[in-house]
Amino acid sequence: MTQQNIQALTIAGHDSDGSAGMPADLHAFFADGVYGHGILTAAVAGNSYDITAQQVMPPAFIAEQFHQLARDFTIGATKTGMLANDDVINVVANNYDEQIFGPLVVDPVIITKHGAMLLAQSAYERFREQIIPLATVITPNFYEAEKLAELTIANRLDQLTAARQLQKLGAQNVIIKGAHSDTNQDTVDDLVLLKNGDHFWLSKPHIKTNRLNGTGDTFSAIIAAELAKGQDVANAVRLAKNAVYAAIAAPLTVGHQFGPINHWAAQVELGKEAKHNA
Ligand SMILES: Nc1ncnc2c1ncn2[C@@H]1O[C@H](COP(=O)(O)OP(=O)(O)O)[C@@H](O)[C@H]1O
Ligand SMILES: Cc1ncc(COP(=O)(O)OP(=O)(O)O)c(N)n1
Repeated sequence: MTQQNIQALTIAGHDSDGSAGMPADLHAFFADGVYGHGILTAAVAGNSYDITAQQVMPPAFIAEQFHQLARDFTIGATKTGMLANDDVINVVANNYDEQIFGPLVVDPVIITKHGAMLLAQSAYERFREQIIPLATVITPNFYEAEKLAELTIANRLDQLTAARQLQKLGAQNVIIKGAHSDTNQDTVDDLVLLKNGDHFWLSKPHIKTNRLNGTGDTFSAIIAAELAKGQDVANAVRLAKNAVYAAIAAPLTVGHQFGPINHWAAQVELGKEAKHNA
């Protein structure tokens, strides 16, 4: 029997420590039963303590990766991660085509948990103009939402106002993740604003741990994987939230400081959900 091979694509940077960026996206695609392709935008040198160096890929090389994938594969959905600077944003915006690469989940990677800046501040405007309008779903954390919406977020109402602002900039569905709002919080409340204007909150207990590297990447990659399978946005986000929670709750002892999350635990959770929904 031939298996139906659903495919998704990540356009992202490689992180040498394996916890975040493209490695996390590909782990997440695998955990969700989707075959993963990757267009490399950049690479960072780092470990669980720090990121010490970055290299951005030449735009022509990024364009060539798009051309080669487009010639061969049937891709159901795509996500973006580290886009680094104006040149990368430009080449991604010029080469992404929804007809070929499916709906786009934009994870606006700006700063890592170690404090490394992965998007130049000078590129925020181009990101707003060229990337946000392509987004079927955008998944900023608090910090990223504040920067892109140019607002301060102090409470749930501000979170909703920022989400509406991102919709005005052209993103269809907006999720503003709540993990950074208050480190003493009991729950992590993510806001989901759908394209029809409805909104709801997804809430889970706040887990106190440093082993959170790759949460945002994994969350957005699972949303993309689920869209590739034909799932609607609201269900894709619910599944991603549950899977990331399971991956944080079962920590791995890899690295000494900002460790990775556990994609095997995410895989088990996604398997349970798939069985339940079958
Ligand atoms: N400490 C935590 N406890 C529970 N859930 C968390 C925690 N940190 C992040 N999450 C969840 O992980 C997902 C990714 O969010 P987040 O870590 O904010 O992304 P980013 O890596 O972009 O900052 C969200 O659903 C968020 O609610
Ligand atoms: C290449 C690369 N891309 C993204 C990240 C993100 O880092 P971090 O914020 O720590 O992780 P997420 O939880 O947002 O996935 C990275 N470190 N490297």
